[in-house]
Amino acid sequence: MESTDARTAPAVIVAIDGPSGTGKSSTSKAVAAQLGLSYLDTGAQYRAITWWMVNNGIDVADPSSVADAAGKPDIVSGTDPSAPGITVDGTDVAGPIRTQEVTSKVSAVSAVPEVRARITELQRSIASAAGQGIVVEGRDIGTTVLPDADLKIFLTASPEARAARRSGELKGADVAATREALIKRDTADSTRKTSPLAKAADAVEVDTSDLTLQQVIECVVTLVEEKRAAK
Ligand SMILES: Nc1ncnc2c1ncn2[C@@H]1O[C@H](COP(=O)(O)OP(=O)(O)O)[C@@H](O)[C@H]1O
Ligand SMILES: Nc1ccn([C@@H]2O[C@H](COP(=O)(O)OP(=O)(O)O)[C@@H](O)[C@H]2O)c(=O)n1
Repeated sequence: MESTDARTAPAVIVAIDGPSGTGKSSTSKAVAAQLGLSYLDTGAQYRAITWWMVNNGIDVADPSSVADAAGKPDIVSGTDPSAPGITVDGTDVAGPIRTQEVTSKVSAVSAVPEVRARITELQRSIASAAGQGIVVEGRDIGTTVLPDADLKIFLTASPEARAARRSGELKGADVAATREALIKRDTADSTRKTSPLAKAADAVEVDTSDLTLQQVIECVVTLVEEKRAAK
């Protein structure tokens, strides 16, 4: 299908949610780039606030300490899908937010309601400022952050497929250990009280276990084109 001209197409808001390793980031970036939309990685924002907590000696196991500090860091997210970038108090943290330490602590920080309120507000203001529209990826975008999104996608994949993808990225990390860590984080994210990882009732579920990344991208691009055509 011919892509609609990004300059004349109506703005479209796309929410892509799902657990770790289902392909949210790769798919969202590619779809946004292909359709001339902005892109927001909300997981990077939760990682950035976690990085700040760790760097500032906040005990992330103590929700009240995390809540008290939640308003302090200034997080700025880039929205260009080819070079998103993220800074905290002016420092580029794109690399440091991907460490094992941040990954193991992010679920505890992101479960704190004050953290979610702060980051959700930031996400809504970024989405409303995106002129051509935006692809926003995360865990609660379709359910809580942007419940009126034009299109909601919920990506899934088997734990085996997700662990194999992630351990490939981590240069051959043990697949079994990666699988256990993923399942632990999914469980924490799905069972927290505030805005858990969940599929919105009106989301389209796509199981990516046996699809190539290119197939997933094509599927989502087609769904966005259909929504745009109907606007
Ligand atoms: N359908 C797919 N098939 C194979 N590998 C994939 C697929 N989708 C994503 N990947 C790879 O899996 C890894 C995790 O994808 P990513 O987009 O970061 O997932 P998420 O954002 O959901 O955690 C990346 O290395 C990516 O290239
Ligand atoms: N909308 C979101 C996005 C991420 N998160 C939290 O941020 C963590 C990191 O998200 P991520 O998208 O970078 O995770 P990966 O895809 O790298 O596994 C998740 O495990 C959640 O704890 C969240 O709570 N809500």
